[in-house]
Amino acid sequence: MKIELLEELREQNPVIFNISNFVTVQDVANGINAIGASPIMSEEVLEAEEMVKMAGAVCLNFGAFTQPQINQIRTVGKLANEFHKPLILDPVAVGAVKFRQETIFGLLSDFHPDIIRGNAGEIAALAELEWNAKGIDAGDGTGDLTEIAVACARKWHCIVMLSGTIDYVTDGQTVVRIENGTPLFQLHVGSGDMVSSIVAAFAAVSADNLFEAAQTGGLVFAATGELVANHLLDEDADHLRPGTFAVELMDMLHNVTVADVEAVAEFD
Ligand SMILES: Nc1ncnc2c1ncn2[C@@H]1O[C@H](COP(=O)(O)OP(=O)(O)O)[C@@H](O)[C@H]1O
Ligand SMILES: Cc1ncsc1CCOP(=O)(O)O
Ligand SMILES: [Mg+2]
Repeated sequence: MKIELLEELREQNPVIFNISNFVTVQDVANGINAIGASPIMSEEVLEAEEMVKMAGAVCLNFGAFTQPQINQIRTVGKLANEFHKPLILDPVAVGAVKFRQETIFGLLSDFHPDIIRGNAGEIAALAELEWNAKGIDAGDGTGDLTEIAVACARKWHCIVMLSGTIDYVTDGQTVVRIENGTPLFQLHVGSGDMVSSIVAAFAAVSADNLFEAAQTGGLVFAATGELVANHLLDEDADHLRPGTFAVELMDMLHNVTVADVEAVAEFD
């Protein structure tokens, strides 16, 4: 794990091109900005090539796409591969909605993601393993999460981050478990979308080691949330405050240091 990538990210301030969703676009843009990268969003296929060329990494989020957008997403994915830009995929609700499943499986034959980040329901669906996904949430199942993450990585020949209480990051051979985080993340819609785009920001400054980028991005985000939650629960242990959490998470993404992350980091 190379937590110092956080400093490289802030020095380089890479452009991160996102196909986002209308629900969480502001969180994603501000999360990327706060951590020290530079977000740009677009829904226009005619500017896809310029966008991909200027970007250090590309994040495709499937939160709320429409039929006409699929062509743009396909074009962006192919361009990212062509120009060797790290491509991160967030397959929102792919385990819960058939249309998404058909669309995403189709697109995966047109381009190759370098990193897939999703919750258990999403990663199990892409691995074609049994799980009861629930809307945008992980849902429930009895499968082994390590095995599900590894199966997905092997099936799509990429790095997978299966997030949740524990984040499992794997290249299909080695599995790193990140134990940081807070249940408050689940009370803020957009936490998953933010971590996917922040992983993309780390990928932009670690293109030669995307496994490390995914681990570090996941750890920095989870540890930052944990630091915020610790501070909020110190103030009032009896009340969870998801609104305050979201605001303070943005502040802390901007201010968190390598030493802060190191002080709480728990992974193996
Ligand atoms: N119960 C939890 N405890 C600690 N961290 C969590 C918990 N649930 C989610 N997270 C963290 O929240 C972030 C978003 O993950 P997740 O909730 O799985 O994504 P999504 O919003 O796409 O379902 C990740 O950084 C993950 O580590
Ligand atoms: C509520 C909702 N509906 C479509 S996309 C979306 C946001 C999903 O965000 P996340 O996966 O980060 O919780
Ligand atoms: Mg999600």
